[in-house]
Amino acid sequence: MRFSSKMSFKLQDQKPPAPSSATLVKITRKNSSRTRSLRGKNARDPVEVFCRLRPMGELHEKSCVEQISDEVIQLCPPGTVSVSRSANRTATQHTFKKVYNSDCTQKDVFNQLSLPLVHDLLHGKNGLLFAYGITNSGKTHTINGTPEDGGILPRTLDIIFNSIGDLLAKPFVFRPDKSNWFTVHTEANARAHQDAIKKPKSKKKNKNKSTDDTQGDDSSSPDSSRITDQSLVQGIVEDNSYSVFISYFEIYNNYVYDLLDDTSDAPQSLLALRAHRGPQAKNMREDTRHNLYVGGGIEIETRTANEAYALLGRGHKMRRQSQTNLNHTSSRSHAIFNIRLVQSPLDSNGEEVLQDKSRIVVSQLSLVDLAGSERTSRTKSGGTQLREAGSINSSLMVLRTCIETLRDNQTQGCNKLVPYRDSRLTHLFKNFFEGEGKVRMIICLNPRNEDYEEMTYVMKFSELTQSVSVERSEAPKQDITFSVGRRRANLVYKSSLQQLEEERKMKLAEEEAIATLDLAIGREPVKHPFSVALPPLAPDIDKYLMRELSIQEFIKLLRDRSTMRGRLKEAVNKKQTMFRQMLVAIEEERDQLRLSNTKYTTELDGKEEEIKLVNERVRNLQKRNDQLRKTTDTYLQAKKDLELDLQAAEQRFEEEKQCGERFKCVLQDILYHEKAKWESRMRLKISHNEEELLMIIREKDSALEEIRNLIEDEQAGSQASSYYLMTSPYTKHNGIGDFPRNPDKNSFNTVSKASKIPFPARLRKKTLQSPPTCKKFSSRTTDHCNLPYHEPTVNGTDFTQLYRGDLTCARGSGTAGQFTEVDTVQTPERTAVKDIPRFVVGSKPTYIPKLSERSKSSIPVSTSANRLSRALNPRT
Ligand SMILES: Nc1ncnc2c1ncn2[C@@H]1O[C@H](COP(=O)(O)OP(=O)(O)OP(=O)(O)O)[C@@H](O)[C@H]1O
Repeated sequence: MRFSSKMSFKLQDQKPPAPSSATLVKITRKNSSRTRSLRGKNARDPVEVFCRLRPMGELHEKSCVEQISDEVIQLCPPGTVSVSRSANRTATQHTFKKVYNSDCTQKDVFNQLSLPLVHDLLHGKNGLLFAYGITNSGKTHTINGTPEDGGILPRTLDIIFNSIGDLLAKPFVFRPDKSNWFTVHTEANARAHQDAIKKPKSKKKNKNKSTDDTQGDDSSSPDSSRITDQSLVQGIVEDNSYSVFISYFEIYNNYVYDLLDDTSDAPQSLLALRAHRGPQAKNMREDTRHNLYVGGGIEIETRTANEAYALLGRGHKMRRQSQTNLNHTSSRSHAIFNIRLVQSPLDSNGEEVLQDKSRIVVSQLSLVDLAGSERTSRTKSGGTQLREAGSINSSLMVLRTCIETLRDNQTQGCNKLVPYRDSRLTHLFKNFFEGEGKVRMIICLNPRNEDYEEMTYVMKFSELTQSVSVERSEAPKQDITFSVGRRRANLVYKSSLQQLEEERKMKLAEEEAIATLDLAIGREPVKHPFSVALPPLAPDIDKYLMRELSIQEFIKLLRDRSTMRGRLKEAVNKKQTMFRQMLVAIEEERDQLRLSNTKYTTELDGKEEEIKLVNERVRNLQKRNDQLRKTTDTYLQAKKDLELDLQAAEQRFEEEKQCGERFKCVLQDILYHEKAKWESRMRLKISHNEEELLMIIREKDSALEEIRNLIEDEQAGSQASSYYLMTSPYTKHNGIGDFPRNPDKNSFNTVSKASKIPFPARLRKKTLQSPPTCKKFSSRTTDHCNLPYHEPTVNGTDFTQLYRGDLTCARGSGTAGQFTEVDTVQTPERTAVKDIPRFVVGSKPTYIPKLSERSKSSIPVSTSANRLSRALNPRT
């Protein structure tokens, strides 16, 4: 079954369905002016303009159009062909929504250009498509195409009927009324109407025809070579019933003619009149919704795409075409093919169209094949053709003016009157430009050089059109009052009933056959469940005829039977209702599930989209992270380099500092040396002076002593006296050291402060000329001693003191010494004690720095100049 197969196909559809399938559609365009004022707040869409380049005709022809991208073409002025002064002489680029080059197929053009309009039509929205261009540019080819490769129009018809094929209402259920709207009728009424039309083969012409009436007409028979488009639009509201009405007009010399005005069944007299007068022009009318329509135009209900295509062929034959210099079949009129789709919801049982006119939604798609603008100088036309060309050009000019005014009104905020009424063409489509539906345009171009100049005007027009925006039309609102899926539920119910009936019939036949067989073999027939419910009447009739039953009994029996039948019928009806309700519930649930499935699928799609976006973001962040890491590495490297530089600088600074320190030390050394030199010199000088003074004093003392000794000797005779070893006030010895041995006991005295040493008073004091030794020290001839004392210090140097004193012979035995001064000697660091030059009394004094001063510098003693140069240049 075609319906079920399509249903199953639709169930697979994962795309969101139409606004709501479980709805009753209400007309929202009841008050056009009101809705228009409300629509003022709607979003606007620019008029979308597409461009199609037809293939070059002759081989020698050259093209002045270059396709830059999918949206841009470049018009290059031809060098060879002469163009007027006003024409642009530089290459210009023009942008379109999409550019189709000569390789693009009719299907490509249809899918992108017209399919969205078909989708809108099926969802209750209006659409308008213009084919615009100069003569011989391929407009008619784009709209009509060929039977083998249909253009936009045949494909549109195919898709419409593919999509609603099983949802079509019965013929004449919807019928056009006189006010450009539709009435809705029951199926019985529609059938009666159809029969009434068929029967008398009416002489009275009916404006509302169905193609069922025109089946016998050869002209309307579909082209057998036609290749149909098999695709369809998804998401159609299945609980609506649809009807398609076709009308086909042309605007010729600014008059509207009906191309479907069939004169074949007109009376001879009328035909003669028409032949004399020509076809009757139609008037334009405005309905109560302020929509403009062709008054008295024929609108034919079609049930298949082929029927509609046949109408197209029929009308196309009537369209005015003639041969011009530029086109063998040049259209001399604007052709308007209108497809009106009527839809209304089914009743609660999903059985019939709801008998409520206000629930009807009508949408219209108008496909307009404009006559080509032409320069009469090029077409070399005259007479009628000249008039036609003038009319074509002027109507196109009005179209241009209208669009220009619209553009000005929209961009400059002015409120100029748009001259729609100046031409039938613009007047008819006024509402589309004012927000009744989507408007699209395809610009057809013949890219040969000869058409360059006219093409520049076409380009200007296309740019102008693209700058105009049209309010976005809204799909009609739908109120949900009935269950969703009632059409399918009804179909399932009907098919179940049919199936049951067939089964019952089969079982009855089977039962009858078995009963006959039983009778034939003389066996009592077995009662079938069907018979149990309502036993067969025949035996009772037989009984009555055999007079076994009285008439009253038979009547009672019949009454009982009738009552039983009534009860059974009631039970069956109840079951049927329950079954139907169950089916509706199932269908409703299924639809709900489908809706939720669609919702979840949409959500899933959304989530997947989000995931994609997040992944994309993560990728970008990772990239950024990598970049940052690289940057960080670079900075770290730079930091390391800087640290190294800093270290080097610090080292240099340290070296400089050390150099400065050394220089300072050297200077201090020099200062110290100089100071010490001067000090020792001065000290020497002082000691020299002191010695001289001492000598004088000693001489005086010895003279005095001698005098005193003489006096004492004389006075005391041989009485011995004791002397004390006096430590000099400078002496700091602690008892460790080489002190003179007691000459008498041949051992060293441990000298402590105020040690008592016997000293012979007889001995005279003499000055020692050589360094003191124990031997010499013990000698009574010596009168002067040196006592060396040394010890290691903390910093590893040796500290040596040389005590000097005067020796005098004790009066008894031994020598008494009186230390008069001490010399301090310190060796340089790590210098062995043995290496210390012994200080020799009387030798030339050597400068030895003081301990405190030595500790300040570790530089060995050297010549001043040498040391200075070393301190200044440590590397050398
Ligand atoms: N895309 C195309 N591919 C192949 N042939 C094309 C194409 N476009 C146009 N043609 C051919 O160019 C010729 C003129 O095309 P068509 O009649 O459609 O032009 P037009 O614009 O309708 O002209 P006019 O305005 O005079 O009616 C026809 O023979 C048609 O078959």
